[in-house]
This record gives sequence, structure tokens and C-alpha cells, in this order.
Amino acid sequence: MFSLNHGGILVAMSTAMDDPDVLTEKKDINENMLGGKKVKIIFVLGGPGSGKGTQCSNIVEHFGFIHLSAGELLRAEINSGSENGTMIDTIITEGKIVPSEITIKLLQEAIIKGGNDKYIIDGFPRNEENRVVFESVISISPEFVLFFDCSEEEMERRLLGRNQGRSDDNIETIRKRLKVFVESSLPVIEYYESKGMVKKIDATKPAPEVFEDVKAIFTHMA
Ligand SMILES: Nc1ncnc2c1ncn2[C@@H]1O[C@H](COP(=O)(O)OP(=O)(O)O)[C@@H](O)[C@H]1O
Ligand SMILES: Nc1ccn([C@H]2C[C@H](O)[C@@H](COP(=O)(O)OP(=O)(O)O)O2)c(=O)n1
Repeated sequence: MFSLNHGGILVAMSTAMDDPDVLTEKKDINENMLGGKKVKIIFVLGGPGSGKGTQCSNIVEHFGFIHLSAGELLRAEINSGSENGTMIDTIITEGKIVPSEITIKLLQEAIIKGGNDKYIIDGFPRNEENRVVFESVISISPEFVLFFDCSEEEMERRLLGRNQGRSDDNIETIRKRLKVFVESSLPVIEYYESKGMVKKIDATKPAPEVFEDVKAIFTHMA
């Protein structure tokens, strides 16, 4: 289903999307996907501008997790001048979601390199393909999913004021990203909700108050 090849990941990914059951038989491939490393993962989800990055920095500082932002890894890939950079840039500027194989490869490399066993993964999985392929290829379920719930009006306002020079923080792309969030990312959150794995936070409050709620969850889990 994908045209690019990244070694074993491609085999496992095509299988995962075509027939998830077969993946259990591919455990030997999956177990090697993090170089034998055993890690705990928390997915941090929420719409664009809901405050994921802001709160992830707080979590790193207070609870010693490694923060991996899928969006930042993709932007670093663009800036590195990699062969996929132009394609990734075009997709992000259109407000769309980059093919899972690329994002998962970047996450996989970052986890293998990371000097820790606790990861908060921010902005991933962003669609059903991201979710199915990650869980099948990397063979890890998240401990839980932290969901920053914020109104679209507030997210739009924050993104327009973010001022980080991002090519996708313009009104046209922001509207597309919000649409993609509702259509493609919310179903992923609903999936985890149906499994009782979502911890929802009211993210419309000021950042320090949001962190109080985040802190309660992480303190409880420690
Ligand atoms: N609770 C909050 N209230 C108001 N502004 C916020 C809050 N959390 C984050 N921001 C600001 O909103 C913008 C988007 O936040 P960010 O953490 O980058 O969101 P995300 O990673 O979800 O896209 C940033 O400029 C940030 O400083
Ligand atoms: N799993 C992901 C995460 C991000 N991306 C792309 C598409 C997103 O619009 C951009 C930016 O994502 P990022 O999480 O950094 O920022 P926002 O939450 O949208 O503010 O990256 C992706 O294609 N796949």
C-alpha cells in the first residue's frame, strides 16, 4: 500500500492495514522494532492549538518523560533536507496528514535513541491509519491517552497568535487542520474512549490551571 521502503517496517505496515490479525503472527518482526527496548507510552491528543506542546513541556519538567512531538519530528525532517522533505512540507502546508510509514519511522528512531523508558507522544496517532499501524508495527499500546479538549474558536485564536513562524499557522491552513482534526483525529480519540483509555482535560482554561489537572493525572500514576 505504500511506495517507500523503510526495511521491515513496510512489511509489517502493509500487513497491519490489510489484515490486522496476521500481525500477531509477525511478532518476531515487531519485537525487533524498538531494538528490544521496553517502554511506556502515553499518547497526547487534542486539536491544533489545544496546548499539547505547552503541557508536554511541563510534563517533561515535572515527571521526567521524554517528549516526542510527531509534528516537530516531521518539521525537523523537512529542515534536514531529506529526500521526503518536500513531500512532507507540501502535505503539512495543505493541513493534511503525512503517511504513517514516515511518521512512525521517525518516532521509532527517536524512541530507540532516547535515553529513557517513558515517552509522551504528542500529536500522534492523528488518524486511524496512524493508530492501527503504530500499534501493529511497534506492538505497544499506550498506558492511556491524554486528551486536551478545547473549542475550535479558542484553538483558532491561539494558533493565529502562536507566532512561531510556522507555514501552517495561517487562517486557510488552520481551517483545514481543524476540519482534519474533526474528521480524522476525533474518531481515534473515540476509539480509545470506547476502551476506557482516555483521560480528558478541559484545555480551554488558562495554561497553569490546565497543568494542575495534568499534574493530578501524572501524580496519581507515579
Ligand atoms: N491554556 C492555554 N490558554 C491560552 N493559550 C495557551 C494555552 N495553552 C497553550 N497556549 C498557547 O496557544 C498556542 C498553541 O499552544 P501549543 O502548546 O503550541 O498547542 P498544540 O501543541 O496543541 O498545537 C501557543 O501560542 C501557546 O502559548
Ligand atoms: N501524526 C502526525 C502529526 C502531525 N502531522 C503533521 C500534520 C499536522 O497538521 C502538522 C503539525 O502537527 P503538530 O502536532 O506539530 O501541530 P498542531 O497540533 O497541528 O498545532 O504535522 C502528521 O502528518 N501526522
